[in-house]
Formats: sequence, structure tokens, C-alpha cells
Amino acid sequence: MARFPAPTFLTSAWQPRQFPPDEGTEVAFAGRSNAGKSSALNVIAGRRDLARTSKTPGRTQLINFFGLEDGRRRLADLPGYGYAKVPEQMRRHWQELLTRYVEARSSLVGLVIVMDVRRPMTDFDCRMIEWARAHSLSVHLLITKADKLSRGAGLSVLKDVRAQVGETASAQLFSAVNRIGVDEARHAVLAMLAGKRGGGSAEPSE
Ligand SMILES: Nc1nc2c(ncn2[C@@H]2O[C@H](COP(=O)(O)OP(=O)(O)OP(=O)(O)O)[C@@H](O)[C@H]2O)c(=O)[nH]1
Ligand SMILES: [Mg+2]
Repeated sequence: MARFPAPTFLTSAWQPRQFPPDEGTEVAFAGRSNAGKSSALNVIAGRRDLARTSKTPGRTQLINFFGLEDGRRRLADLPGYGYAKVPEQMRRHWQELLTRYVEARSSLVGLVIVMDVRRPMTDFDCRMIEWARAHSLSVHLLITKADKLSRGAGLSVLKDVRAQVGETASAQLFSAVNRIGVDEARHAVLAMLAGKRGGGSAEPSE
């Protein structure tokens, strides 16, 4: 299995001035609350406890940044969207932080949008995909918790998702538990960090 260039924790940010310097390239993990973003990031990075995971939705409330060993590439673990029980004020803060993060961050080259295989392509996911496209970002859809469905059922979800997104994003099945699709995910993340488009993504508009 391909080794991933050892990431280390850099910083947690709850406001833009706490973001690390906006240089090199960065890929962010986005997705619904509890979809499995932090777990996926850990498995892809090959570090068991790098990003904190939890059974409680809404665990990740800050943007956590991780630096790859060369110091030029980063991963960001975003708080989940769509968690109904978050107090209104916190939800507003998060929306504002997310907007400011994605709009102002010029090192951001791609998004890994993590979705539960049992609940793919929510409205939020679709909005994120459209938004990324409008900003010429690569998108890789990680359909995770594939261990929760039979292989046939998982492949059928993948086919539907691919039909829905067409050329705008690449997509794959993944499981942090059974380690399904780890190599494919590593390649997709490293390709995005290299400034290349993930397989199947549209070309930048400029
Ligand atoms: N069966 C299964 N469970 C998983 C998988 N990935 C994550 N989980 C579980 O899903 C729950 C949420 O995982 P997290 O990785 O914390 O999810 P998150 O998207 O980072 O959640 P927030 O930060 O709260 O938005 C935990 O109980 C994980 O153990 C997977 O591939 N298979
Ligand atoms: Mg998380």
C-alpha cells in the first residue's frame, strides 16, 4: 500500500487569523456531521489518532490543520455540516467560518467530500459540489462506511453517485473500518495536493 507522507498536527482554528500561512497546497475534508471525515483522514494519513473522531455528531467544531512532511502541503479537517442539534449561534459561526475559509484560502486546491454510503448526496453535499465547481476546486467524493452495505449494494450507490455528478467530481467507495479504497483515496488526495485534478474532475475555468 502506498505510504502517505507523514502528516503532523499543525493547529486548530476557529477564526481566520488562526489559519496557518496560506501557501503551498491544501485539501480539506468536508461533509455532513458524523459522516466519517476525521476517521477517513486518519486512515488516509496512516495515523490512527491524528484527527479526533467520535460517536457524538458535531465532535469536530474547529478547523484542524495537518502538515505533510515537506511543509508545503496540508490537510484540513472541517467541522461537519447539517447537525441539527448545534445551537443556532454556533451554526451561524460555523457557516461564516466555512465560507470565509473556502473563499479566502488560495492554497485550497481540492475538497474531499465525505458521505455515508447509506445517505449519499444530501442537499448540503450537492451545494458543496456546486460551490467547489464554481471556484474551480477539484472534488473527490469519498463514499464511506462501505462496510455497512454488501459489496453489490455499495457498487450500486457508487454508480448512482457517479451518474449524478458526471464529470464534476471523482467518486469511490471507502471504509475506515475495513480499509476499503485506502490506496485509491491516497492517490486522489496526493493528486489534488500536486495541483492536479482528481480523475474525472472538470478543468479549471481559467
Ligand atoms: N462502520 C463504520 N463506521 C465508521 C466509519 N468511519 C467512521 N465511522 C464511525 O462514524 C462515527 C463518526 O466518525 P467521525 O470520523 O468522527 O465523523 P466526522 O464526520 O469527523 O464527524 P464530525 O466531526 O462530528 O462531523 C464514529 O462512530 C466512527 O467510528 C466506517 O468506515 N465504517
Ligand atoms: Mg470530525
